[in-house]
Amino acid sequence: MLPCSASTRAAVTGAGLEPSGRQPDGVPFLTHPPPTSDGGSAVPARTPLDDERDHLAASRAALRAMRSDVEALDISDVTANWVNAEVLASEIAARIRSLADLAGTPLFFGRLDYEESLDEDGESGHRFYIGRRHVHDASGDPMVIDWRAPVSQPFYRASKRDPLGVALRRRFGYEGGDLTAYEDEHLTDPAEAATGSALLQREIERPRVGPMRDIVATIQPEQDEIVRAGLGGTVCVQGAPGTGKTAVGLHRVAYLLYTHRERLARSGTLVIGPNRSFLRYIEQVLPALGEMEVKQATVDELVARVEVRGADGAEAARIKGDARMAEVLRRAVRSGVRMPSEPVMVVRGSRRWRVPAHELEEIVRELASRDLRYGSAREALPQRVAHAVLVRMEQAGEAPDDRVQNAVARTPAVKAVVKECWPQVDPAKLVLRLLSDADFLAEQAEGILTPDEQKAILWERPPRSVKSARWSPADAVLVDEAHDLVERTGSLGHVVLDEAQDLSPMQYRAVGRRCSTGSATILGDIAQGTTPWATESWAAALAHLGKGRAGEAVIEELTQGFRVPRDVIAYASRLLPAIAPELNEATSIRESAGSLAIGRVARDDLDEAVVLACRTALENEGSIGLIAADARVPALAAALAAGGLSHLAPGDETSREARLTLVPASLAKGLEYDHVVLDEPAAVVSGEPDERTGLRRLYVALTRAVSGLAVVHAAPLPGPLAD
Ligand SMILES: Nc1ncnc2c1ncn2[C@@H]1O[C@H](COP(=O)(O)OP(=O)(O)OP(=O)(O)O)[C@@H](O)[C@H]1O
Repeated sequence: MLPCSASTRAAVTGAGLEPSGRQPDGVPFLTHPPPTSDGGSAVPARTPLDDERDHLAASRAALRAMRSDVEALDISDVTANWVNAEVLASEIAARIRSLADLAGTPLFFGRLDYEESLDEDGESGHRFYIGRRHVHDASGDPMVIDWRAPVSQPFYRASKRDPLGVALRRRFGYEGGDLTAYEDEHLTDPAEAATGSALLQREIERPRVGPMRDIVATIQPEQDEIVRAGLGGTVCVQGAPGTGKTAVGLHRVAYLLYTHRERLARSGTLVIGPNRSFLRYIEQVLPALGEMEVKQATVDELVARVEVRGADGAEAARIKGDARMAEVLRRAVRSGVRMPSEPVMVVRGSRRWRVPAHELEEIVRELASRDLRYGSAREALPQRVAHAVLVRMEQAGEAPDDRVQNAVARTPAVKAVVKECWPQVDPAKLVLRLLSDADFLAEQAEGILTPDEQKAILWERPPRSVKSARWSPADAVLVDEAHDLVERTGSLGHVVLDEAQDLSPMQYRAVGRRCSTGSATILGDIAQGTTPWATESWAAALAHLGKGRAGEAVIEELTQGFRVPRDVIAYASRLLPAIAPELNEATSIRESAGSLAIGRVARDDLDEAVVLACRTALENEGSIGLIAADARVPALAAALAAGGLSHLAPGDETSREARLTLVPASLAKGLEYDHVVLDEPAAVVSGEPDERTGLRRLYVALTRAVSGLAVVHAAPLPGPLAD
């Protein structure tokens, strides 16, 4: 049972109520069937749940009224021109959309009764209903409070030890849009025994189908602290598989948008995930929380300034992703800066103005010494030279103004100085040269990369042009860095980076410059790092992100596992000493220990046995994930087809009809399935460039299961699992 500091008890008695749930520890939660339309002859006595349903109906009516009010707005008189009218109309349309009542979810999922103003019956005190959005009645009084409002916070944080003024916390169970149960905790009642929440337990245990859902009704205190952390600082979350990192990151964005709506509307927010199928899996969470405007991208998409058609070997990718490359690029970008060899002579009318070479040199040196982007310095140079000319004009008794300075800056003579001393840099061409021209690379990487490292990143056959080059993902990050050295990358207000452990230092820098004036939420698990350059420490990752200064970021840990059942996580955790010895085994707060089956078959029977395991898994409710080494996927796809089982690809939405997904191990990260069939663990390990990475990939695959895991293998199990 989920540890819960407050006690839980079913507080309702009366006709018509059915104790329909009995959790394994015996805690009942009370349910009431939804009202039927045909009525029936025996009218049951009213129950507290009936009152709650009335409040739900009244809240729905109030929301409809709020929507009608907006729909009825006539803007024809208030807008001065058509542009304003269009902007206002689109804002109104968005507002109307946001006021839609989602039939499948109730408007509220909880209630708080504050202590001070409770009346004698404890029934009608200072009471707030907590829901996904704010709803008010005709006189403006709140009927439902947005879960992100400060007044809602005690719903997530109050405990018996610290009730935060809350006398009663009520959680509602619901089916579709109907309230079907409730569960009370009397936080200030010393007689009430401490126990767990059966509704929360039911939510965690429910079979998974379809995309990821929000957890707004059941956010836990340790998660809530992260969700509501201020916008000013960066939060980095280490958490074992299934501890809710992704869920927390997404709810944090929703919270920040609510709390700093205008600021973030201007600066923007972004969620970064490991691949498109993961992003498809999570894409409905924020819209369900009423947030439609958050962008999502992979790191590769962020830096897509060149077309990626190639791939690096592990060693080349590791070097290209190393933070030392930033210095190599910095030098390379500035390598074309030259000191002027001649004075500049500007002709205006009948007069000639001369600035000597040594003075030009002083200007160039001064610009080079400043912390300016290369492009900004290049723009400043002609103005500085023109200024030197203007000083001379003034000394000669003229009174030139700004227009004269601009005109001088545009003269061919000054332009020639700029061309000679501060040539234009095309970032992609520069990186192309760096990776093609051994002498140029040697010059820029002198004292930074060893000769062997330089050799490892040079292209064997240099491409002719930026277009024809077979850029790798790591090359694209280099081009992005070079681009930023020339021209500052715009910063967003907040960035959420999920599965952050896999990024190279150069990728962290690419993400960091996109939130250089904003903040970030960094989510990950060191044990799930499956790139050869995966980070070993969050402090190092934060430093690469540019958030490593004292007080700029906090590192938090999530410890309660909501996904993986006890027996399965214990099995997967056997790998921890080999893959992340400093991390503790994850805990599981799921009631069921989960089913774990491990079967060995002859090599020739493997595919058939896997298909059979999928068939068996399909006898259960919920989604099924068949996870296999990438190289095994085509054979298994054929075996499934031969066995008459259709399957989906990761990111395709599962439904009650299509529940089996064939998942290459490389795409399993972040996803979850009720039942996982894992094909040949040894192949998952050997599919990676080194053993530790392979075992980490296996750890990811083993921790995708919500209810059960079946491992089918022909080869011996990898080391720690064989014991
Ligand atoms: N407070 C909660 N209440 C109910 N369900 C929760 C809660 N927190 C997390 N979950 C559920 O647990 C599952 C795992 O969550 P999530 O995917 O966010 O974990 P994660 O830490 O990102 O996992 P991984 O490391 O594998 O990427 C999801 O189904 C999520 O909805």
